[in-house]
Amino acid sequence: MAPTSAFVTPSTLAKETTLKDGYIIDERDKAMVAHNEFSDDIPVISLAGFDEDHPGGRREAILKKVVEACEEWGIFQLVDHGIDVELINDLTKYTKEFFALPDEEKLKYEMSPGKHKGGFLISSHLKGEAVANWRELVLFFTYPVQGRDYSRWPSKPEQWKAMVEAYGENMMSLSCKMFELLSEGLGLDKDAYAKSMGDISQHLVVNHYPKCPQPELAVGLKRHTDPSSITLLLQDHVGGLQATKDGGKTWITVRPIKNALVLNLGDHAYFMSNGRFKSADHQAIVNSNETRTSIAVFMNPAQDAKVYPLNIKDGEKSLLEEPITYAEMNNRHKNRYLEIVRLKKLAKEENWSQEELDLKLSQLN
Ligand SMILES: O=C(O)CCC(=O)C(=O)O
Ligand SMILES: [Fe+2]
Repeated sequence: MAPTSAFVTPSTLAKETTLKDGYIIDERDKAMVAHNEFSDDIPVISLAGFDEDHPGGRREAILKKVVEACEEWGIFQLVDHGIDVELINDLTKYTKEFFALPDEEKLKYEMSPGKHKGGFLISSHLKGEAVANWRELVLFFTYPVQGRDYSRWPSKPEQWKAMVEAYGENMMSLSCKMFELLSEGLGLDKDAYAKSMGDISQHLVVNHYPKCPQPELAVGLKRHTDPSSITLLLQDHVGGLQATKDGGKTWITVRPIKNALVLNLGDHAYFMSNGRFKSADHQAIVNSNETRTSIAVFMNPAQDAKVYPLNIKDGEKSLLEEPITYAEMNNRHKNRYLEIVRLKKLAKEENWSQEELDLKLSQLN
Protein backbone atom coordinates (compact mmCIF):
# COMPACT_ATOMS: atom_id res chain seq x y z
CA MET A 1 0.00 0.00 0.00
CA ALA A 2 1.48 3.32 -1.03
CA PRO A 3 2.03 5.84 1.72
CA THR A 4 -0.38 8.73 1.59
CA SER A 5 0.41 11.69 -0.64
CA ALA A 6 2.70 14.07 1.15
CA PHE A 7 0.83 17.09 -0.12
CA VAL A 8 -2.68 16.78 1.24
CA THR A 9 -2.92 17.46 4.92
CA PRO A 10 -5.08 15.42 7.31
CA SER A 11 -6.86 18.75 8.00
CA THR A 12 -8.08 18.64 4.39
CA LEU A 13 -8.68 14.87 4.35
CA ALA A 14 -10.82 15.30 7.47
CA LYS A 15 -13.57 16.68 5.24
CA GLU A 16 -14.00 13.31 3.51
CA THR A 17 -16.30 10.61 4.85
CA THR A 18 -13.90 7.69 4.62
CA LEU A 19 -10.28 7.27 5.57
CA LYS A 20 -7.62 7.16 2.84
CA ASP A 21 -5.84 3.81 2.43
CA GLY A 22 -2.42 4.99 3.55
CA TYR A 23 -3.78 5.81 7.01
CA ILE A 24 -5.46 2.46 7.72
CA ILE A 25 -3.75 0.61 10.54
CA ASP A 26 -3.40 -3.10 11.09
CA GLU A 27 -6.08 -4.92 13.11
CA ARG A 28 -3.50 -5.70 15.81
CA ASP A 29 -2.70 -2.03 16.32
CA LYS A 30 -6.25 -0.92 17.09
CA ALA A 31 -6.65 0.97 20.34
CA MET A 32 -7.98 -1.02 23.29
CA VAL A 33 -9.26 1.99 25.20
CA ALA A 34 -11.23 5.02 23.99
CA HIS A 35 -9.61 8.45 23.64
CA ASN A 36 -11.87 9.85 26.38
CA GLU A 37 -11.98 6.90 28.76
CA PHE A 38 -9.68 8.69 31.13
CA SER A 39 -7.54 7.05 33.77
CA ASP A 40 -5.97 8.50 36.90
CA ASP A 41 -3.39 5.75 37.15
CA ILE A 42 -0.34 7.79 36.27
CA PRO A 43 0.84 9.96 39.17
CA VAL A 44 0.08 13.67 39.32
CA ILE A 45 2.92 15.44 41.11
CA SER A 46 2.81 19.00 42.41
CA LEU A 47 6.06 20.96 42.26
CA ALA A 48 4.84 23.50 44.83
CA GLY A 49 7.60 24.00 47.40
CA PHE A 50 10.33 22.61 45.13
CA ASP A 51 12.72 25.19 46.57
CA GLU A 52 12.30 23.93 50.15
CA ASP A 53 15.61 22.14 49.92
CA HIS A 54 16.14 20.92 53.47
CA PRO A 55 15.42 17.65 55.28
CA GLY A 56 11.66 17.27 55.61
CA GLY A 57 11.03 20.06 53.05
CA ARG A 58 8.68 19.63 50.08
CA ARG A 59 11.58 18.98 47.72
CA GLU A 60 12.36 15.74 49.52
CA ALA A 61 8.75 14.55 49.11
CA ILE A 62 8.74 15.59 45.42
CA LEU A 63 11.96 13.68 44.81
CA LYS A 64 10.46 10.54 46.31
CA LYS A 65 7.31 10.78 44.20
CA VAL A 66 9.21 11.49 40.98
CA VAL A 67 11.55 8.56 41.52
CA GLU A 68 8.65 6.20 42.23
CA ALA A 69 6.83 7.38 39.09
CA CYS A 70 9.97 6.96 36.98
CA GLU A 71 10.42 3.42 38.27
CA GLU A 72 6.83 2.32 37.86
CA TRP A 73 5.61 4.15 34.74
CA GLY A 74 8.22 6.42 33.22
CA ILE A 75 5.35 8.85 32.77
CA PHE A 76 3.56 11.24 35.13
CA GLN A 77 1.92 14.67 35.21
CA LEU A 78 3.42 17.80 36.70
CA VAL A 79 1.22 20.51 38.19
CA ASP A 80 2.17 23.73 40.02
CA HIS A 81 5.23 23.77 37.77
CA GLY A 82 5.45 27.54 37.75
CA ILE A 83 5.11 28.04 33.99
CA ASP A 84 3.14 31.20 33.26
CA VAL A 85 -0.44 30.26 32.36
CA GLU A 86 -0.68 33.23 30.03
CA LEU A 87 2.29 31.93 28.05
CA ILE A 88 0.63 28.52 27.80
CA ASN A 89 -2.64 30.12 26.65
CA ASP A 90 -0.95 32.30 24.05
CA LEU A 91 1.14 29.47 22.71
CA THR A 92 -1.96 27.31 22.38
CA LYS A 93 -3.93 30.08 20.70
CA TYR A 94 -1.28 30.81 18.05
CA THR A 95 -0.69 27.09 17.49
CA LYS A 96 -4.37 26.61 16.63
CA GLU A 97 -4.22 29.66 14.31
CA PHE A 98 -1.29 28.19 12.42
CA PHE A 99 -2.95 24.84 11.78
CA ALA A 100 -6.15 26.54 10.65
CA LEU A 101 -4.23 28.16 7.75
CA PRO A 102 -4.82 26.83 4.22
CA ASP A 103 -2.59 23.94 3.12
CA GLU A 104 -0.56 26.14 0.71
CA GLU A 105 0.39 28.43 3.56
CA LYS A 106 1.48 25.60 5.87
CA LEU A 107 3.32 23.80 3.07
CA LYS A 108 5.50 26.88 2.54
CA TYR A 109 7.38 25.64 5.60
CA GLU A 110 7.47 22.00 4.56
CA MET A 111 10.58 20.30 5.86
CA SER A 112 12.51 18.73 3.02
CA PRO A 113 13.50 15.10 3.62
CA GLY A 114 16.90 14.63 5.21
CA LYS A 115 17.28 18.33 6.03
CA HIS A 116 17.08 18.59 9.78
CA LYS A 117 16.31 22.24 10.05
CA GLY A 118 12.73 22.14 11.22
CA GLY A 119 9.44 23.07 9.63
CA PHE A 120 6.04 21.65 8.73
CA LEU A 121 5.49 17.94 8.17
CA ILE A 122 2.61 15.58 7.49
CA SER A 123 2.57 12.33 9.49
CA SER A 124 6.35 12.05 9.92
CA HIS A 125 6.50 8.28 9.67
CA LEU A 126 9.77 6.59 8.85
CA LYS A 127 10.76 5.29 5.45
CA GLY A 128 9.82 1.63 5.60
CA GLU A 129 6.52 2.20 7.40
CA ALA A 130 3.48 1.63 5.18
CA VAL A 131 0.97 3.41 7.40
CA ALA A 132 0.97 7.16 7.98
CA ASN A 133 0.12 8.91 11.24
CA TRP A 134 -3.03 11.03 11.25
CA ARG A 135 -1.18 14.16 12.27
CA GLU A 136 0.50 17.31 11.05
CA LEU A 137 3.30 18.90 12.95
CA VAL A 138 5.78 21.71 13.11
CA LEU A 139 9.27 20.95 14.33
CA PHE A 140 11.34 23.70 15.92
CA PHE A 141 15.00 23.21 16.81
CA THR A 142 15.41 25.49 19.81
CA TYR A 143 18.64 24.55 21.61
CA PRO A 144 21.53 24.96 21.30
CA VAL A 145 20.65 28.52 20.33
CA GLN A 146 23.29 28.67 17.59
CA GLY A 147 21.50 25.78 15.87
CA ARG A 148 18.27 27.76 15.38
CA ASP A 149 17.29 28.43 11.82
CA TYR A 150 14.61 31.07 12.14
CA SER A 151 13.83 30.87 8.42
CA ARG A 152 12.20 27.50 9.22
CA TRP A 153 10.00 28.96 11.96
CA PRO A 154 6.60 29.88 10.48
CA SER A 155 6.04 33.63 10.46
CA LYS A 156 2.27 33.27 10.53
CA PRO A 157 0.71 33.95 12.96
CA GLU A 158 3.26 36.63 13.62
CA GLN A 159 3.44 36.13 17.40
CA TRP A 160 4.04 32.38 17.27
CA LYS A 161 7.84 32.56 16.97
CA ALA A 162 8.22 34.64 20.14
CA MET A 163 5.89 32.32 22.04
CA VAL A 164 7.83 29.21 20.99
CA GLU A 165 11.09 30.87 21.98
CA ALA A 166 9.78 31.85 25.43
CA TYR A 167 8.20 28.46 25.98
CA GLY A 168 11.41 26.65 25.00
CA GLU A 169 13.33 28.72 27.51
CA ASN A 170 10.85 27.91 30.28
CA MET A 171 10.97 24.22 29.44
CA MET A 172 14.76 24.30 29.59
CA SER A 173 14.69 25.62 33.19
CA LEU A 174 12.01 23.18 34.26
CA SER A 175 13.91 20.27 32.70
CA CYS A 176 17.05 21.23 34.55
CA LYS A 177 15.12 20.86 37.82
CA MET A 178 13.96 17.46 36.66
CA PHE A 179 17.50 16.40 35.77
CA GLU A 180 18.53 17.27 39.34
CA LEU A 181 15.84 14.95 40.66
CA LEU A 182 16.82 12.12 38.31
CA SER A 183 20.41 12.56 39.41
CA GLU A 184 19.60 12.48 43.11
CA GLY A 185 17.21 9.59 42.52
CA LEU A 186 20.16 7.64 41.17
CA GLY A 187 22.10 8.44 44.31
CA LEU A 188 24.35 10.98 42.61
CA ASP A 189 25.24 14.57 42.98
CA LYS A 190 22.49 16.97 41.78
CA ASP A 191 24.48 18.05 38.73
CA ALA A 192 25.80 14.69 37.58
CA TYR A 193 22.95 13.80 35.23
CA ALA A 194 22.87 17.12 33.36
CA LYS A 195 26.66 17.20 33.19
CA SER A 196 26.71 13.83 31.47
CA MET A 197 24.49 15.26 28.71
CA GLY A 198 27.02 17.80 27.44
CA ASP A 199 25.52 20.72 25.55
CA ILE A 200 21.83 19.92 26.06
CA SER A 201 19.71 20.09 22.94
CA GLN A 202 16.00 20.76 22.74
CA HIS A 203 13.42 20.52 20.00
CA LEU A 204 9.73 21.26 20.06
CA VAL A 205 7.16 19.26 18.13
CA VAL A 206 3.78 20.89 17.85
CA ASN A 207 1.34 18.09 17.01
CA HIS A 208 -2.03 18.63 15.39
CA TYR A 209 -4.45 15.71 15.08
CA PRO A 210 -7.51 16.75 13.06
CA LYS A 211 -10.78 15.00 13.75
CA CYS A 212 -10.82 11.82 11.74
CA PRO A 213 -13.67 10.33 9.66
CA GLN A 214 -12.94 6.76 10.81
CA PRO A 215 -10.85 7.11 13.96
CA GLU A 216 -10.97 3.42 14.90
CA LEU A 217 -9.04 2.65 11.70
CA ALA A 218 -6.36 5.30 12.19
CA VAL A 219 -3.74 6.34 14.73
CA GLY A 220 -2.50 9.83 15.53
CA LEU A 221 0.99 8.73 16.45
CA LYS A 222 1.95 5.06 16.50
CA ARG A 223 3.17 3.32 19.61
CA HIS A 224 6.75 4.28 20.45
CA THR A 225 9.23 5.30 23.09
CA ASP A 226 10.96 8.65 22.75
CA PRO A 227 14.73 8.53 22.27
CA SER A 228 15.06 11.68 24.39
CA SER A 229 16.10 11.95 28.01
CA ILE A 230 12.84 13.53 29.05
CA THR A 231 9.87 14.86 27.09
CA LEU A 232 7.46 17.47 28.46
CA LEU A 233 4.06 17.39 26.84
CA LEU A 234 1.31 19.95 26.98
CA GLN A 235 -1.98 18.48 25.78
CA ASP A 236 -5.36 20.12 25.35
CA HIS A 237 -8.65 18.95 26.87
CA VAL A 238 -9.53 16.41 24.14
CA GLY A 239 -7.54 13.36 25.24
CA GLY A 240 -5.79 10.72 23.15
CA LEU A 241 -2.43 10.15 24.82
CA GLN A 242 -2.20 6.53 25.92
CA ALA A 243 0.45 4.63 27.85
CA THR A 244 1.18 1.04 28.81
CA LYS A 245 3.50 -0.23 31.52
CA ASP A 246 3.10 -3.94 30.82
CA GLY A 247 4.37 -4.19 27.27
CA GLY A 248 1.03 -3.41 25.64
CA LYS A 249 -1.23 -5.88 27.49
CA THR A 250 -3.20 -3.05 29.06
CA TRP A 251 -3.43 0.60 28.10
CA ILE A 252 -4.61 3.73 29.84
CA THR A 253 -5.67 7.08 28.40
CA VAL A 254 -3.99 9.91 30.30
CA ARG A 255 -6.59 12.27 31.78
CA PRO A 256 -6.00 15.77 30.42
CA ILE A 257 -5.46 18.24 33.27
CA LYS A 258 -5.61 21.90 32.31
CA ASN A 259 -2.11 23.42 32.13
CA ALA A 260 -0.44 20.28 33.47
CA LEU A 261 2.67 18.96 31.77
CA VAL A 262 2.98 15.27 31.09
CA LEU A 263 6.56 14.23 31.66
CA ASN A 264 7.74 11.08 30.02
CA LEU A 265 11.13 9.53 30.15
CA GLY A 266 12.80 8.41 26.97
CA ASP A 267 15.41 5.80 26.13
CA HIS A 268 18.29 8.00 27.22
CA ALA A 269 17.00 8.09 30.82
CA TYR A 270 16.39 4.34 30.64
CA PHE A 271 20.00 3.61 29.72
CA MET A 272 21.54 6.18 32.06
CA SER A 273 19.63 4.63 34.98
CA ASN A 274 20.52 1.11 33.83
CA GLY A 275 16.85 0.34 33.30
CA ARG A 276 15.75 1.46 36.75
CA PHE A 277 13.73 4.27 35.18
CA LYS A 278 11.28 3.22 32.48
CA SER A 279 11.18 4.60 28.98
CA ALA A 280 7.49 5.39 28.54
CA ASP A 281 5.74 3.19 25.97
CA HIS A 282 3.03 5.44 24.48
CA GLN A 283 0.87 6.41 21.50
CA ALA A 284 -1.68 9.04 20.53
CA ILE A 285 -5.09 8.13 19.16
CA VAL A 286 -7.63 10.27 17.31
CA ASN A 287 -11.40 10.74 17.34
CA SER A 288 -14.19 11.96 15.09
CA ASN A 289 -15.52 14.78 17.28
CA GLU A 290 -12.66 17.09 18.03
CA THR A 291 -9.30 18.12 16.69
CA ARG A 292 -6.52 17.67 19.22
CA THR A 293 -3.28 19.58 19.74
CA SER A 294 -0.24 18.71 21.83
CA ILE A 295 3.12 20.38 22.23
CA ALA A 296 6.03 18.08 22.99
CA VAL A 297 9.39 19.40 24.16
CA PHE A 298 12.19 16.88 23.76
CA MET A 299 15.27 17.29 25.94
CA ASN A 300 18.26 15.45 24.55
CA PRO A 301 21.95 15.14 25.30
CA ALA A 302 24.49 16.37 22.77
CA GLN A 303 24.95 14.03 19.81
CA ASP A 304 28.43 13.05 21.00
CA ALA A 305 27.48 12.69 24.68
CA LYS A 306 28.39 9.35 26.22
CA VAL A 307 25.47 7.02 26.92
CA TYR A 308 26.29 4.52 29.65
CA PRO A 309 24.65 3.86 33.05
CA LEU A 310 25.72 6.49 35.57
CA ASN A 311 25.44 4.17 38.50
CA ILE A 312 25.51 0.39 38.35
CA LYS A 313 24.51 -1.33 41.56
CA ASP A 314 26.64 -4.13 43.02
CA GLY A 315 25.86 -7.41 41.32
CA GLU A 316 24.03 -5.70 38.47
CA LYS A 317 25.05 -5.95 34.82
CA SER A 318 25.18 -2.91 32.59
CA LEU A 319 22.43 -2.74 29.96
CA LEU A 320 25.07 -1.56 27.53
CA GLU A 321 28.20 -3.58 26.87
CA GLU A 322 30.18 -0.45 26.31
CA PRO A 323 29.57 3.30 26.18
CA ILE A 324 28.00 4.58 22.99
CA THR A 325 27.30 8.10 21.77
CA TYR A 326 23.78 9.54 21.84
CA ALA A 327 23.90 9.59 18.03
CA GLU A 328 24.51 5.85 18.06
CA MET A 329 21.78 5.31 20.67
CA ASN A 330 19.38 7.18 18.40
CA ASN A 331 20.42 5.08 15.45
CA ARG A 332 19.79 1.86 17.33
CA HIS A 333 16.44 3.25 18.51
CA LYS A 334 15.38 3.87 14.92
CA ASN A 335 16.58 0.47 13.71
CA ARG A 336 14.79 -1.30 16.53
CA TYR A 337 11.59 0.54 15.68
CA LEU A 338 11.92 -0.45 12.01
CA GLU A 339 12.55 -4.05 13.02
CA ILE A 340 9.29 -4.00 15.01
CA VAL A 341 7.51 -2.64 11.93
CA ARG A 342 9.04 -5.40 9.79
CA LEU A 343 8.07 -8.18 12.20
CA LYS A 344 4.50 -6.89 12.45
CA LYS A 345 4.22 -6.83 8.66
CA LEU A 346 5.52 -10.38 8.46
CA ALA A 347 3.11 -11.46 11.20
CA LYS A 348 0.24 -10.11 9.14
CA GLU A 349 1.39 -11.65 5.87
CA GLU A 350 2.11 -15.03 7.43
CA ASN A 351 -0.82 -15.02 9.85
CA TRP A 352 1.24 -15.44 13.03
CA SER A 353 -0.59 -15.81 16.32
CA GLN A 354 -0.23 -12.97 18.81
CA GLU A 355 1.98 -15.25 20.95
CA GLU A 356 4.34 -15.88 18.05
CA LEU A 357 4.64 -12.19 17.36
CA ASP A 358 5.11 -11.34 21.05
CA LEU A 359 7.87 -13.92 21.30
CA LYS A 360 9.74 -12.45 18.33
CA LEU A 361 9.31 -8.94 19.67
CA SER A 362 10.60 -9.94 23.10
CA GLN A 363 13.76 -11.29 21.47
CA LEU A 364 14.69 -7.84 20.16
CA ASN A 365 17.23 -6.08 22.29
O1 LIG B 1 0.33 13.93 21.19
C1 LIG B 1 0.60 13.20 22.12
O2 LIG B 1 -0.14 13.04 23.08
C2 LIG B 1 1.89 12.41 22.12
C3 LIG B 1 3.00 13.03 21.33
C4 LIG B 1 4.24 12.21 21.36
O3 LIG B 1 4.30 11.16 21.93
C5 LIG B 1 5.44 12.67 20.64
O4 LIG B 1 5.37 13.73 19.96
O5 LIG B 1 6.47 11.97 20.74
FE1 LIG C 1 6.34 10.46 22.18
